[in-house]
Amino acid sequence: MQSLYLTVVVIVAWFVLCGVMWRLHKARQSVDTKLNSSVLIVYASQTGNAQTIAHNCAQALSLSTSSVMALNNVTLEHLNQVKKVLFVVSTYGDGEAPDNGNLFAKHLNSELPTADEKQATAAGTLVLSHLQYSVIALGDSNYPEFCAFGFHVNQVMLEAKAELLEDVITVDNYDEQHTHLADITPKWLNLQQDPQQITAVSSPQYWQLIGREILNPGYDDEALLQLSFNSIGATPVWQAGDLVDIQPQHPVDRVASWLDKNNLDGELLLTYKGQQQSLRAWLAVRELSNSCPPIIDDLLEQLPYLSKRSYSVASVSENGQLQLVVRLLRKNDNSLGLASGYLGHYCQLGDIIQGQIKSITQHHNHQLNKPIILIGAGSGLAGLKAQLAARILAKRQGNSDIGDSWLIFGERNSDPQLPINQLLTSLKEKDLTKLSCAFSRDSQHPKYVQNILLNEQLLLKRWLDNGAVIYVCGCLSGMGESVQQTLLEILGQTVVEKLQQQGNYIRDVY
Ligand SMILES: Cc1cc2nc3c(=O)[nH]c(=O)nc-3n(C[C@H](O)[C@H](O)[C@H](O)COP(=O)(O)O)c2cc1C
Repeated sequence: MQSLYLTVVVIVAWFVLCGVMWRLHKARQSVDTKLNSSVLIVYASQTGNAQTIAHNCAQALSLSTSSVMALNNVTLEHLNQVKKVLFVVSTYGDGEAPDNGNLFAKHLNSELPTADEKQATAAGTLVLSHLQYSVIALGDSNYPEFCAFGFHVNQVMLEAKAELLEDVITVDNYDEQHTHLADITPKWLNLQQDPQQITAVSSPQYWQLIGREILNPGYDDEALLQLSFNSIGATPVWQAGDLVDIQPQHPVDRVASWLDKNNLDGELLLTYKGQQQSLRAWLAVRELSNSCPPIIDDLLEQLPYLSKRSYSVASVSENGQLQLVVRLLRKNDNSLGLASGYLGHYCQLGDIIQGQIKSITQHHNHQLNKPIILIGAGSGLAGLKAQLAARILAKRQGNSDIGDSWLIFGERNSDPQLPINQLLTSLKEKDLTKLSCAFSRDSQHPKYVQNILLNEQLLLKRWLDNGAVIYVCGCLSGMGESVQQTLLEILGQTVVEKLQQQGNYIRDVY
């Protein structure tokens, strides 16, 4: 009798607890979905540009943070609360969505009422006729599918009968330092009228090169370099997952021959936008076109800046130094890639370079207590090292609850004498729970990280069951795409998408 009474009490308590949890869940949901303005700014961004523009627009419009969100987080409930939406979206991969925008259309469609639930003609069709919107599409015209994802978002909205307020605005190679927000935003934002509002551009950051180590000496055509920099002035704050946008420079000889060809004096002092320096210095960071603008005063207006290149940080700011890992690109004609050649060869110890730290929130992993599976190859070591550095720092600061870490890493040659392999061994001894390496150039059977994933799939699943976060860093074509494909094969699409949505599958791939 007593045990029956106890059972009833437990069951009642269980239902009460479930009720409380449900209410709490609902309360949290309604907080998450409640917006504070009639304008919603939505971004899809892989390397932070679109996200920065979205936040700068929100700041200029004095919108609260709840009105800026990643495209994957947007629900029908959000769209039904506002009258205007500004989409700021970049294109990634081969004309595809950035990771935080790739579930957008799928999400909205899955929220639609089915014919059973709603007898309206609109059942099963997305109708957003109450909405007006604009699209700022970021891209790079060197890619065949220029701004394709921006146009795709526009298509989804047009099909849903929303009203496009202005043609899609395409932004080629966005550069925060040199692009004025007012020039790339739709007129209805009214940013043109008050230039004082447009102040969000961060001031340039400068770094002194203090160390450069070749991690694979003897393999000059594919050198992997670890670079260390000290900040000039106050050290900016950054964390694992962040990127630094480096302003590349031409080699000195390249500028000299362009000056010669065009009969120009490199020592000539030119003032541009309030800054005076020699023509030689100005040209080092500009596209050097085949034809020289005829009027010298127009020169700097007409020669665009060289595009910046994003690199994953390999350290955390608490360590004091900014570290990068760079693969020196050697082209068929034996010349070096512009940015990797600048960092890895032409730039000398003691030289000062310009590099802007970009905070990439979707790369941040704050779940240090959970296990982490770090997957990457080559220069991707940078982002993986930064994740480890964050864990080592937290341990040093007294956090004893740090999850296990498994590094699955691909490089070319297994020679144990190579500094890269000694570095991996020392990581294994000090900071890793497990190290799995794949070498692609050693044996008759080249091995890649995706082979390790397949071979170790049972262990991988066990780590994921224990709440592990997957963090991938390195080249998208080849490594990133193959890892994605293999994870889909092993885990299935639903699991991979769920991991991604929960922030448990993070990709810093380029
Ligand atoms: C791996 C990779 C793939 C890209 N693919 C495309 C593309 O297919 N089409 C395009 O217009 N731009 C492409 N881009 C350029 C980006 O859209 C552009 O750099 C943009 O400014 C990035 O914005 P975000 O930082 O908000 O992601 C690609 C960039 C990277 C790194």
